[in-house]
Amino acid sequence: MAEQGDNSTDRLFLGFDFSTQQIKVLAVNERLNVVYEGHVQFDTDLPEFKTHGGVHIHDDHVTITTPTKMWVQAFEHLLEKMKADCFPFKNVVALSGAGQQHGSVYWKKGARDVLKNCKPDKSLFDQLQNCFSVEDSPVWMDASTKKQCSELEEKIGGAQKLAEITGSRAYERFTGVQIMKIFQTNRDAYDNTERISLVSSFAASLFIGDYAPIDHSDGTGMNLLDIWTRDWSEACLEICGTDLAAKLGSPVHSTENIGKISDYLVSRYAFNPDCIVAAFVGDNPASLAGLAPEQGDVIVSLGTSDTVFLWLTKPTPGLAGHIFANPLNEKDFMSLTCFKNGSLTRERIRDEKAGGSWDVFSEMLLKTPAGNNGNLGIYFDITEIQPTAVGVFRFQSEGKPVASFPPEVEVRAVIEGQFVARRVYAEKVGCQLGPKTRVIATGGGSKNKEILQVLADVFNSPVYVKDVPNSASLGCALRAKHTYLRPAVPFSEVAKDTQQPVLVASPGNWSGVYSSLCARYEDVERDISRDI
Ligand SMILES: Nc1ncnc2c1ncn2[C@@H]1O[C@H](COP(=O)(O)OP(=O)(O)O)[C@@H](O)[C@H]1O
Ligand SMILES: O=C(CO)[C@@H](O)[C@H](O)COP(=O)(O)O
Repeated sequence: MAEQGDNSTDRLFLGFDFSTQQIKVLAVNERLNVVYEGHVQFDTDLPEFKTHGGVHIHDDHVTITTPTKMWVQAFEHLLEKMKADCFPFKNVVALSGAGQQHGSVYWKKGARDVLKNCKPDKSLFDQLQNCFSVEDSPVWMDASTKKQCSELEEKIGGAQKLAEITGSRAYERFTGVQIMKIFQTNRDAYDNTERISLVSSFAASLFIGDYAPIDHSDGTGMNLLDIWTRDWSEACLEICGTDLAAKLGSPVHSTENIGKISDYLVSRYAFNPDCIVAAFVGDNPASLAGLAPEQGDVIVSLGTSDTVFLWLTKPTPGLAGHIFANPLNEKDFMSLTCFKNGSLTRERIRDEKAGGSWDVFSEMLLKTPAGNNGNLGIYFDITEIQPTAVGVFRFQSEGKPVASFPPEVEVRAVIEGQFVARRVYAEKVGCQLGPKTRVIATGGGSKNKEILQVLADVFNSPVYVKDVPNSASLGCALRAKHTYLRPAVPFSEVAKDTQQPVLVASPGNWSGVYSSLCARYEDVERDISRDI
């Protein structure tokens, strides 16, 4: 345990992140020093579930799920690791967490009683064996609900109308259409479900030993919540299933205290019985909290997914990107664009061209110039969100398609192709890059300085990172402290002592090169989307 001059009576705040590939935890003390970090990696720590990148890709290549019980097993595995590290659970006065967005969990009728009455001498995994009416949770990578998206948009009065109500047009990974698919294709399971949770509220349920509410920030990733009233849209609920309001429960603001830690966890891990749990939120909203951006900052998260997001006060929902409820301020919003082909695609190219080493990958990246001598690559290993396209497309400088690139060219092409797309879509949703713009990078990919240099060059803006292992977990630990002190202390006051982001890459003189690459990318994208 990484102690930093703390004494054992210090009050601690815990933040968890149930993300695509792992569960991460981080503890901070009163002074916001990080005093503990840990994680459980699904593929390697729990190989019995046979996931790849935390998921199962089904034979149709569009259905993508995670075994729900694996998350329960991983949760216990992490708490056992913490116990083995002598983590002082008794000092934790508040905790919160985040989950990968959009994924859903289906609790079977009767599951609430089981959850509330778990016996401390047995594992949760054993006791929750029969609690799920759907064993495999659809996750954010799923793209199997094209038909349901069309139905939802048509019945509500069009894509723009849906965006005006819920902040987004219909997206395949959004929870409303995932629920509709289960309602239409697996009616017995739907009828046998008493509660539907998001990954975030599911995780919170494991902590409080009861069904936890969905928070506004993650709720706005469902195409079911009205972004203006922050309550369920009756019209959307009716289209997606029957009796859905009861199955979802009432949504709450992200700073809500949702109850105390369960007796089960108190008995089993010696948690402080007075430890409070703050509502769990989506992982991107949690990162927003962890990075506490200044006005105008653009956040680029390079996790399993790549996302670009910003704090917004006056949103104009449209057909590109999403508007979510802001997790920190009840009146504000955040905009977000998400790309499915992020780290796992970069990893594939690293494995194929750089012998599986990020260091070699970075050395290769430095061997080619900005702009890659006009070579442009688009790598959609799985169906991308924007555009809806799949496949690998390579073009040399005159625009001629080619089947392969030399290894160094391929390495730069994947990074430039991804970052050019991130910039094009950020600008489409109203992000204005100017001389004062700061890009704040986070997620696993932000550990790589050479990759961040390309990000600075493509966005023509300086890139900053915060020296914390995981901004979503940190955001949740800070949010936990905020809820604990509420209403006395505003979030900005709670977060002011966290480390400020530091400059890691300044843009070179490549703005002309990348402006024209962005224009070329848009042309090529139009062509490949037409082919679908
Ligand atoms: N040095 C590095 N350079 C580029 N990518 C990295 C590096 N280290 C880790 N990663 C990538 O980070 C990803 C995990 O990022 P993370 O933000 O933890 O994801 P998630 O929160 O979705 O689980 C891995 O898939 C890995 O490829
Ligand atoms: O779908 C989205 C956001 O809309 C994804 O960003 C998920 O929230 C997964 O997050 P990571 O595990 O990649 O952080």
